[in-house]
Amino acid sequence: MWWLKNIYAVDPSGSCGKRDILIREGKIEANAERLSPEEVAERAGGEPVESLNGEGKYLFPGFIDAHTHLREPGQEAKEDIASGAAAAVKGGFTSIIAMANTEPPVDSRGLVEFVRTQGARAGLARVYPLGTVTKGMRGRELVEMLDLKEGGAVGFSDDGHNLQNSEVMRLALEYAKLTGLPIVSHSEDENLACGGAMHRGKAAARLGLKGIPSSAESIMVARDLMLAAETGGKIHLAHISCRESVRLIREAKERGLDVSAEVNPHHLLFTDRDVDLFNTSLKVNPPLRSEEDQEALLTGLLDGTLDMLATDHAPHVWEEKARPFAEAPFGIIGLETALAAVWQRLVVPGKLSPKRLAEVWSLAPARRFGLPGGTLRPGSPADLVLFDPEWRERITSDSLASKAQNTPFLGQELQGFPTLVWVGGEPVLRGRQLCPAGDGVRHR
Ligand SMILES: NC(=O)N[C@@H](CC(=O)O)C(=O)O
Ligand SMILES: [Zn+2]
Repeated sequence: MWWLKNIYAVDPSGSCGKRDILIREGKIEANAERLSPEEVAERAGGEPVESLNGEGKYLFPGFIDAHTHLREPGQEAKEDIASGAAAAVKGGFTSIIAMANTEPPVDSRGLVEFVRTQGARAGLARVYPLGTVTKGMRGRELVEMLDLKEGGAVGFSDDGHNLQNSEVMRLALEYAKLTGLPIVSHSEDENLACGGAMHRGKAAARLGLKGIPSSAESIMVARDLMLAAETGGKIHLAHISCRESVRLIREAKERGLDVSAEVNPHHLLFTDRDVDLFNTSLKVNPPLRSEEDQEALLTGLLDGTLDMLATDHAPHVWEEKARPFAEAPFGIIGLETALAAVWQRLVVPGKLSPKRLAEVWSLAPARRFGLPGGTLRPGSPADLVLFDPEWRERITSDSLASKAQNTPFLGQELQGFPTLVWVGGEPVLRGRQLCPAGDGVRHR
């Protein structure tokens, strides 16, 4: 049993403040303002008690990342499920949702089960697969949604590609209702975006790069919202990057649509003005947009238009990212740096409260995808993060557990990291060292 004493607990499903917390048999046993040694001994029932002074630290429910690309099966040189899950717990994520754009794409029950099994075998973060929407991600024929759900899929997405055929999207929303799971949309008009390497604006003109207009996203957001309204289907909009999309989602929510949306930390922390030709780790899709877009995204995240933060962790091998900017693949890794960077640049300056942080990165994804977590209530699973706001770390190719290095923070020092992470009551990160379960059966 663990006894966390006098720790600042941030409970997005309740209140925040100094607490004593007990962890026992995989669950939160108690959460109280103060516990006496007698009470603790009684609760332990003879079990040894590991006590920890939480002074100066925060306790969060484990962070849940709704958008990670783990690349297994098929592209294990970029990342595999074990390396991605290791990166996750180093960054404070106790659960991650794995995107389905692997090779082959996760379009069958067997592949959904494979991803889950590999996740369980790694014994680190809980790994929840998405299935694709269409067979082979070819955009034509729908997958067997109920079958994939039985295999453990928590939603459906052809992310990486937009569903260009509106009738296929309409049918997907209609059929997904039978499963109760959301369709995760990568909303992008591929004709408008075609050949672009960054946001269409002054910065792109200056660098001589072809731009991707904001309308490439917002046109498809508008379409997806119309189809969600028509079908009553459940939709989650991935990586929202521009002002117009935020406005459309706000309106849709006012009309009561079953819509949720995410924003990625890089869209809150960088703009197209940060892009330079020699830093392909800032090449991402959708692209980093203007300052006005960035402002609208933060406003949207604070007023609830945007429900959650998600990394869109997109690992690539160095050789691909070493190509000229126009030819390098899109994607930024985020699992190991996102929390520290958001903490430093948004929480410390007071733009985002610790409670809102836990709402948008733990509670909201748990609720939307029907996952355990997002709370510090007694009885809930002990997926927890002890966060040290003073811990500093330089991000280097050696420090990263991810196989990839395509992060704009490479070489930089960040402050604010998890120093102890539990999944199901078992520590998976201690100090800053990983401690996987080994037996691989823990989070089945
Ligand atoms: N976001 C990206 O820039 N890349 C993602 C695809 C995606 O999420 O659209 C990838 O799979 O590499
Ligand atoms: Zn995408």
